[in-house]
Amino acid sequence: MRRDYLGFIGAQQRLGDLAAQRILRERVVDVFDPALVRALMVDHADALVRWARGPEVFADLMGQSVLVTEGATWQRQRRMLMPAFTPKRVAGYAALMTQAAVEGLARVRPGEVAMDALYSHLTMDVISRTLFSTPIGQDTAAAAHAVQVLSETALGEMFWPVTLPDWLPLPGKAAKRRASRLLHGLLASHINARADADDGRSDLLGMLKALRDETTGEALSRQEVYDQCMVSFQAGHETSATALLWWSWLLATHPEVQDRARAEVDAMLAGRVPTADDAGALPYLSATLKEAMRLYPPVAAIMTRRLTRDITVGGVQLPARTLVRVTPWLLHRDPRCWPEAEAFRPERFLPGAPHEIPRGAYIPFGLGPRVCLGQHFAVLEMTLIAALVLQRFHLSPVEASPPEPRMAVTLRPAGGLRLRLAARAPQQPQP
Ligand code: HEM
Repeated sequence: MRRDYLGFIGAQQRLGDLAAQRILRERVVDVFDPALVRALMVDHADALVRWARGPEVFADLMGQSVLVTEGATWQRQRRMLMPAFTPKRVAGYAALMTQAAVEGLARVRPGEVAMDALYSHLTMDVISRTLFSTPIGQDTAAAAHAVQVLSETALGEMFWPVTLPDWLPLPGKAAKRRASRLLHGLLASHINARADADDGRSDLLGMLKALRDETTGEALSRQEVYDQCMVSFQAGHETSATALLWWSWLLATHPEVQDRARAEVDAMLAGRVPTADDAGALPYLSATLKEAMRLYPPVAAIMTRRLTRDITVGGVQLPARTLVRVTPWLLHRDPRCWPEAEAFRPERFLPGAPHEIPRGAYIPFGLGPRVCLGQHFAVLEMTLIAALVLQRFHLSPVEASPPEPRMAVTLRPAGGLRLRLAARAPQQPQP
């Protein structure tokens, strides 16, 4: 099941839009219809808690962060964190994002390029600068490797009924311990250096320290600040890097789409570095990114919840304690919702597109109250990086066959992705 998890869930689709099965002693229901997904995740959101295996596997890294907590604690944390992630606040990070990308792309040697390493570096640098006002520097390769190790071991451990302690001499545990130590060391060095300072900085760490609950006036505890930083670091770069990887592959193999996106970027920017306002005014480029996340959603599966009480969805009663699974990979490729579902057609996402997208059919950032907190951040970051890439390079494939999608925590191309990057002549910015 772990080896072909998406295929395994897809096979349940023939049982209907609500497919029930027993796995060990658990009753598990897959929800395949977009309207039912909405009914579950939005209308019955108060009857859901996260499936505990995710947080259990990542316990050491996720702490008591907003990704993990439930009930009143989650509500308080989410309420406090929202102002740090509004489109307006996030727009304030655009300059830090483009600085990281411009510097990173300037180091790329045209020719065959390992795109995973490139995007891991860029997105990690973006999150490091926005969290701590500090470039990631030399730490990237080791940190990116640590994130990969954790992502790989995590998916394996999620299929065990319990997490065996990390100190046990089991395969993979030593690598997990090393990776976890490395990430804690990296973050702690930044956070501890500013532990007592009321530095008034406008980076995310400064903002987290300054947040006050509007009802109680309380600040986040020191541990909560640490945990939210760790989650932003973890959740905030691998997902965006993965989305950019698949986007690059799709543009490299659809040169007409690449040319059109680049023409839009050139017409809008005339060679200058994009701002947050520019990013909101590149509809075709945005559509290419949305379509890439449709075909290859970074969080492709394991949006799993446990019911805390009986509910009725689509006329079917689901008893308390049932595990319900929502799988973006399958919703995003359902031919009932998407004409030519397997084809890369960015036009679907252009304003005025003829075919309306059913609500609940497109959920790369999840849906309901636990929708991705960082989605505006991610969209801005990806649009800016994508525009900068197209300004500087032509992308073409090295291999003719598409990379195999492989589920870790995010959906990565198995064996990585190499593309050929040809440098463009620099454009002269218009006065
Ligand atoms: C392309 C990039 C991204 C994608 C596709 C993505 C996707 C998601 C998805 C699907 C969820 C919901 C999971 C579920 O319902 O079980 C989620 C939650 C979350 N994401 Fe993202 N994410 C991205 C980037 C980011 C960034 C940049 C940040 C922070 C800087 C972030 C922070 C979070 C947090 C904190 C949650 C938990 C929210 C809660 O439970 O209340 N994500 N993300």
